[in-house]
Amino acid sequence: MKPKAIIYKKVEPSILAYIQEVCDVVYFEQLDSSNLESFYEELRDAQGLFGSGLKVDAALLEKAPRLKIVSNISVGYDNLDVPALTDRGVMATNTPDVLNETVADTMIGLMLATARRIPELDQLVKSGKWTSHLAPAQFGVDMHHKTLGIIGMGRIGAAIAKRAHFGFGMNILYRNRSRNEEVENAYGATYCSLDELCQQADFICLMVPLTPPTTKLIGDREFGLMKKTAIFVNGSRGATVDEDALVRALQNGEILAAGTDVFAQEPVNPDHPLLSLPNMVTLPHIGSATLETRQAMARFAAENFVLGMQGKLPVALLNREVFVKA
Ligand SMILES: NC(=O)C1=CN([C@@H]2O[C@H](COP(=O)(O)OP(=O)(O)OC[C@H]3O[C@@H](n4cnc5c(N)ncnc54)[C@H](OP(=O)(O)O)[C@@H]3O)[C@@H](O)[C@H]2O)C=CC1
Ligand SMILES: O=CC(=O)O
Repeated sequence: MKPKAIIYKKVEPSILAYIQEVCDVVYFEQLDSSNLESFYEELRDAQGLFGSGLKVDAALLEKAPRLKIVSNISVGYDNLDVPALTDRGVMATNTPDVLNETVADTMIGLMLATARRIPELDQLVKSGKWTSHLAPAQFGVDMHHKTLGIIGMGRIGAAIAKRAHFGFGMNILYRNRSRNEEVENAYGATYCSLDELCQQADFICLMVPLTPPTTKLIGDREFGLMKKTAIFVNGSRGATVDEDALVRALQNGEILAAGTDVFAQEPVNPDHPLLSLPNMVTLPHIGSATLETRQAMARFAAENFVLGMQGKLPVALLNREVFVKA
């Protein structure tokens, strides 16, 4: 008999078939209030969970006593309580690296869109209000040869630094908890404190994972340190920024403009005050959302999942130490 797996996200037929080769699959294209009870019912004897975004914590694990693996189709895993999974001997996996270049492209696009006011000027043309030459008050600012500060110089941060250095001739500052000498050698990046980065950068890009120390990492104090001409973009998770403080910083002219791909609550409430600010550019969490990259992520997550279901070590195992020792 095959082990039972739950897929709780819409996947391509090839991914479904690949998982079905080794598992009996219960397939929910999405979870909502109409099917949550039956999902919980199925969890009771499920050995694998495959999807993204579901909060998997001790309370959910209580409902899933036979679980062996949770495979996240994302690199960020703030939805997973890894210590709780580890305590129960459940493997947790994610999809690092395959999305680095695509997310970096998105963040460069978001910086350019914000600096050059592309969404606003697109609207000007489409609404028929482009009636004369633009006034200087409608001009954007240059990105090339400016200073970019990257907070979270990891896999994606480094791919952003590569583009900024080679493509735009930017000077790179970065903040991590530990130095990354590879990016210093490859892209001339300079390690500095968070405060120095906020004070010196023209463009600031946030790319940290969401953890307790990074929750509201950027707030009133940090916006207050930034240049009045600074452009701030967030590609990490919405909760890494104090969104109320961002509204204040944009309204009070503490920074010039901001762009974000992520919100503390997603999908964002249409009444959210950030959405009505002219100097704010928004995206609906599409950092990795190209056909090619989403396919690569789903394939990687499925490979992790199948290995785990077969009792083997998945490639991207977040709690690897425990299972290697065991
Ligand atoms: N918008 C989107 O669609 C996407 C968003 N993401 C988000 O991007 C995040 C980063 O992904 P990825 O680059 O693969 O992750 P990495 O783990 O490779 O990089 C994260 C970096 O953040 C640094 N960091 C962690 N904690 C802190 C802290 N407290 N202060 C400063 N720096 C810190 C780490 O360095 P050190 O350990 O030295 O501090 C590390 O260099 C994901 O966790 C996810 O949330 C990812 C993909 C798509
Ligand atoms: O937000 C996306 C991810 O892969 O993390």
